[in-house]
Amino acid sequence: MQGIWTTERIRAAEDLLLARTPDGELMRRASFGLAAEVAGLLAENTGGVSGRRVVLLVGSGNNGGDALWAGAFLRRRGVAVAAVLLKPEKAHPAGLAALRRSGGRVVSIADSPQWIEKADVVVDGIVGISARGALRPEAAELVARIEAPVVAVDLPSGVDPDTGAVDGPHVTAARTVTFGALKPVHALAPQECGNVVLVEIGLRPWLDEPDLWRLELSDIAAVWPIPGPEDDKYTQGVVGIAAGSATYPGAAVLASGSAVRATAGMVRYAGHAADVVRSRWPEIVATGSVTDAGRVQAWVVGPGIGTGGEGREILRHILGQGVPVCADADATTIIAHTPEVLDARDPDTPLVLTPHAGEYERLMGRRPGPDRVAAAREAAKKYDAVVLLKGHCTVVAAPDGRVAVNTPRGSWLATAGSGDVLTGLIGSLLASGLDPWLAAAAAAQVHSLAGALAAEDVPTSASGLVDAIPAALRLVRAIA
Ligand SMILES: NC(=O)C1=CN([C@@H]2O[C@H](COP(=O)(O)OP(=O)(O)OC[C@H]3O[C@@H](n4cnc5c(N)ncnc54)[C@H](O)[C@@H]3O)[C@@H](O)[C@H]2O)[C@@H](O)CC1
Ligand SMILES: Nc1ncnc2c1ncn2[C@@H]1O[C@H](COP(=O)(O)OP(=O)(O)O)[C@@H](O)[C@H]1O
Ligand SMILES: [K+]
Repeated sequence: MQGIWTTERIRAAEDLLLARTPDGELMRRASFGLAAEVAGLLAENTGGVSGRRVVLLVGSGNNGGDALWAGAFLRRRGVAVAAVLLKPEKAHPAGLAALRRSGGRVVSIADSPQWIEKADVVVDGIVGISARGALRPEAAELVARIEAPVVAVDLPSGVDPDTGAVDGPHVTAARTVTFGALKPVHALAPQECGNVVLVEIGLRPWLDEPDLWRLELSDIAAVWPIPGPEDDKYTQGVVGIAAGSATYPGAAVLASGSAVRATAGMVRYAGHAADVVRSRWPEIVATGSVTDAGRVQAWVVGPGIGTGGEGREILRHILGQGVPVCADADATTIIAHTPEVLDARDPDTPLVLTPHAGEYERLMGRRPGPDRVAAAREAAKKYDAVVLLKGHCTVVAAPDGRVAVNTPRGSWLATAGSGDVLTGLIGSLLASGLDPWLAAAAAAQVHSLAGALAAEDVPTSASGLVDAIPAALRLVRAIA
């Protein structure tokens, strides 16, 4: 698992490391790595490094210092470097001196447009982890002129370092070069960061438990249930699906199909779409009602069950079964409107809720807002449940405070029925006995991987996602 630390924690660790390192050493390490990445991008885009033009946008803090030092390193490789100082009187003195010594030039803001327009790469050293809010007007005006690819120093300026939120002018980078450790912006604002490159500066030993996690494919491979010689169809965990209706059988077909594809073992279906489910997935044991569904090790409940009395009774019955439950879609709305259904739940049985922003609002009485990690954590605490907050980046919070972020592979999952597929994946993992937070986080990753594989750069569908689950799992297992 990759750890991600908030800027407060990063700064505290940096202080400890700074106190034990010669003056300027950390910035030298950071900017040397930065310069190498800029040179790499120049070579990729223009076929060379020497003689290429790089413009540095330099703010008033150490982020600008990194950019200036990187400019000095790039001069050694024959790059023409021009620095635009947003606050000349506050530019990092040692960095500025180094750039000047190396033959880099400083251009005024008034002269900067012609330089920016001719640049092969622009380096964004406007602001780093001390940033607050969108770009200020002067910086925003310069950024609006950029046509060349941007390498962001530490993070794209104007994007909130701790939430990834954007609420005004900001930089959109082709590559972000960060130092020492990943920060939340790198997982939560993939669109703005571009490719994220981590340069080691020796910070890791000074950081303890991360604030957020990102699962790697090897983590998923390590926990995804694969049958062993002693297994039979029951021992791997049977998942029950309570979804769909006679009028709307689609949700039932998708959630059930996803569960069939996710793990071996057995899937039971209970509901009004039994005939349709059976005809699409003959391996599923389907009945008309949850009361005669047979034993399962986890339930998925909600997609397409409706939010009326019948849906409520289905949910109440399932919550009382003493097995882990993934409550999705209509089940979320039922819980929001009649929270007393949760009285049926044995407090020790795991519950996973999977709201999108609208369902979150019903559950919590307000939109998730810009800090989606905090929003998911609060809901997890309130409902004593794992909360998977859907969106471009999916955030998975456990009641004990653990949070995983799934950085998407495009936006292919924004297709009708895609949530039903995710639910089926989560249910299968819950039935296998996996920790519910890990189950939800692993399912979210496999979901987006299946989306990317199904799409292959053209739009796909929820059925396409179901069909791509085996390929996604093959890839996960190949990497392990
Ligand atoms: N502390 C360390 O040990 C290291 C720090 N490094 C760099 O230092 C950076 C942090 O430096 P600082 O703490 O000096 O602060 P920053 O460089 O992040 O920003 C400080 C200045 O930016 C201005 N600012 C804030 N929000 C702005 C906005 N929205 N638009 C325009 N300007 C804005 C503020 O007036 C403030 O003076 C890191 O991001 C990283 O790039 C690296 O050199 C690695 C080592
Ligand atoms: N723009 C997007 N980028 C990446 N993933 C997205 C995007 N929009 C939606 N998703 C994902 O697609 C799924 C949609 O689920 P949901 O809203 O329940 O849809 P449905 O009810 O149609 O099944 C969620 O997993 C969500 O995170
Ligand atoms: K920056």
